[in-house]
Amino acid sequence: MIEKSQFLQNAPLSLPAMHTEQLSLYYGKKAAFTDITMPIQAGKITALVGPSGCGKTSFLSCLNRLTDLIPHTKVSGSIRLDDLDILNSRIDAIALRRRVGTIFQKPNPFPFSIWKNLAFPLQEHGVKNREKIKWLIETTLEDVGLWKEVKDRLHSSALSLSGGQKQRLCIARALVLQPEVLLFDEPCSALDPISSGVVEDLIASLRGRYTVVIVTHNLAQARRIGDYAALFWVQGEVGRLIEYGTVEQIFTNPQHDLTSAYVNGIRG
Ligand SMILES: Nc1ncnc2c1ncn2[C@@H]1O[C@H](COP(=O)(O)OP(=O)(O)OP(=O)(O)O)[C@@H](O)[C@H]1O
Repeated sequence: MIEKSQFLQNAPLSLPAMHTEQLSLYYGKKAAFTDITMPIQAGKITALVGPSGCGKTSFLSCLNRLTDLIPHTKVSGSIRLDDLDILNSRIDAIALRRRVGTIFQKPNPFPFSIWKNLAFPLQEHGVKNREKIKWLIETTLEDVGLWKEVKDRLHSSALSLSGGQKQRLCIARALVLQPEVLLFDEPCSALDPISSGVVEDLIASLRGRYTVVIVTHNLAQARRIGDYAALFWVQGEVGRLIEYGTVEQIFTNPQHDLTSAYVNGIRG
């Protein structure tokens, strides 16, 4: 029997912060965004907001080098995960993505059983101890509030779950690998309002246990769950960071006219 204390000993003692410096991303010759210097605070939720096409998803993709998988992309500047320079070509991108997981807009469970959706990534990352796998799967399903709903159908297809349950399973699939940073790309936008509320509460509950970055079009959501917010905007056909601050400051005391117009629904 693996005790929870044993498991927690494996958890990171402190959460990492991230920091981008003069970060730019090009798709071929076209810049998605340029010169973004921004902190991502450890253990906090940072919300990226802004109108369509301003580079939020592209920025998120850089943070665990998913951009490596897109042909003809060029990333310049630097990204630090604590002291680690993650753009260094010697960094193992697969190992990085275990530390920095992504949850996408559309819930995309594997076409396997609920159990195998969580066992598979563990096995792929070399976890072989069956008792540990069982323990991790059960506690992670509890963590995302799915255990009671699925404990009697663990070997049914994950595709039989509702949209909200699928998204919580995808969050579990990221969490089961014990990451430190979680990147959410509009995780609620494909869900009905009730499922969206459940997933939003789940993300809020991750504060203090993970470093979280979330892209959202829902300003009310950014305000409810974010600790920090960053407004991106297209200027001269290129995404730019307009303003970064605490959620309180961005929404109640914006320093930039565009931020004020955006959070008040006048522009964007
Ligand atoms: N794989 C790609 N290849 C070429 N251009 C891309 C690619 N992905 C995004 N872009 C372009 O990069 C720019 C930024 O797109 P991105 O999806 O990052 O913006 P966004 O702010 O996340 O938009 P949305 O809110 O609509 O999702 C856009 O001009 C987009 O067309």
